[in-house]
Amino acid sequence: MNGLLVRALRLSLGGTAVLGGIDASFARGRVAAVLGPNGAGKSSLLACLASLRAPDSGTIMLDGQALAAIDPRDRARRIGLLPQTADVHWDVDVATLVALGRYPRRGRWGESDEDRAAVARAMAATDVTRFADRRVETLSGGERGRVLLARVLAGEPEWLLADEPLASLDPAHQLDVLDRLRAVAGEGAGVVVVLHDLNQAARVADDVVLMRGGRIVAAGAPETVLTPALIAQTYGVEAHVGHTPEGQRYVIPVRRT
Ligand SMILES: Nc1ncnc2c1ncn2[C@@H]1O[C@H](COP(=O)(O)OP(=O)(O)OP(=O)(O)O)[C@@H](O)[C@H]1O
Repeated sequence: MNGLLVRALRLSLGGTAVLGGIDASFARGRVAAVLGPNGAGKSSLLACLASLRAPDSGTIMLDGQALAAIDPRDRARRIGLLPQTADVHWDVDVATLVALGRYPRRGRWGESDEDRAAVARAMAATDVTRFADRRVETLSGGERGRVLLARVLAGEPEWLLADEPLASLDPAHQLDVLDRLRAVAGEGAGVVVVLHDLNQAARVADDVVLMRGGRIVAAGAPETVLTPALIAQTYGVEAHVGHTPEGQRYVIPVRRT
């Protein structure tokens, strides 16, 4: 079966159950937002989906094939991960770092015109072209975050897993990145994005997965999942949910329950 399918996934770290039996499915051409309080297990789930962590038990199937059995280079071509931290402990310029994201797709003869075009597109989409010659460590936190997103986009993965890609971004660049995620899904890739901002999730997601304590509380369309009752159950906050005149759902946390 096509898609990224997770069944009975369990993961313990340092003796603590971090994922307590996750069942979820993600589809190409859709944006899924994974939400939940700090420590819910969102990043751990993404790390398992990216094969960075091996679960204790359970299965992850990618288009009918066990993820763990896929050749690492093929996996790197198919799955791109934007990790949570925007740290780059490496003296490298922006263009070089972004081009590295293309590496899994490069043929044996080195960089092609198509590779260069994909890198240029990724840099334009994240508004970092003008930083091409800058050392990455001289960028601001938000600029660096955009460069790291460009690196993943340059690889044009079939699956884009992004862990809090809006962290440190100003509102204009947040909208750019959300539009980009939608465009990537529109081009046929599957997008799984961890977010903290419920409004941005409502804006971008086809599907929302709410997590708490290493388990899934609810999953489904934003209208069915981003409700005051489920938000209270997941985050322990009372929220006001409404719609803008344009019909966009908004969620304002009002107080702790
Ligand atoms: N190496 C480790 N040893 C012990 N516990 C760990 C380890 N790594 C993560 N954890 C714990 O696993 C739980 C899930 O962490 P994870 O990073 O997946 O949460 P998250 O939902 O992404 O949180 P946040 O919103 O804060 O980024 C947390 O309680 C965390 O403290």
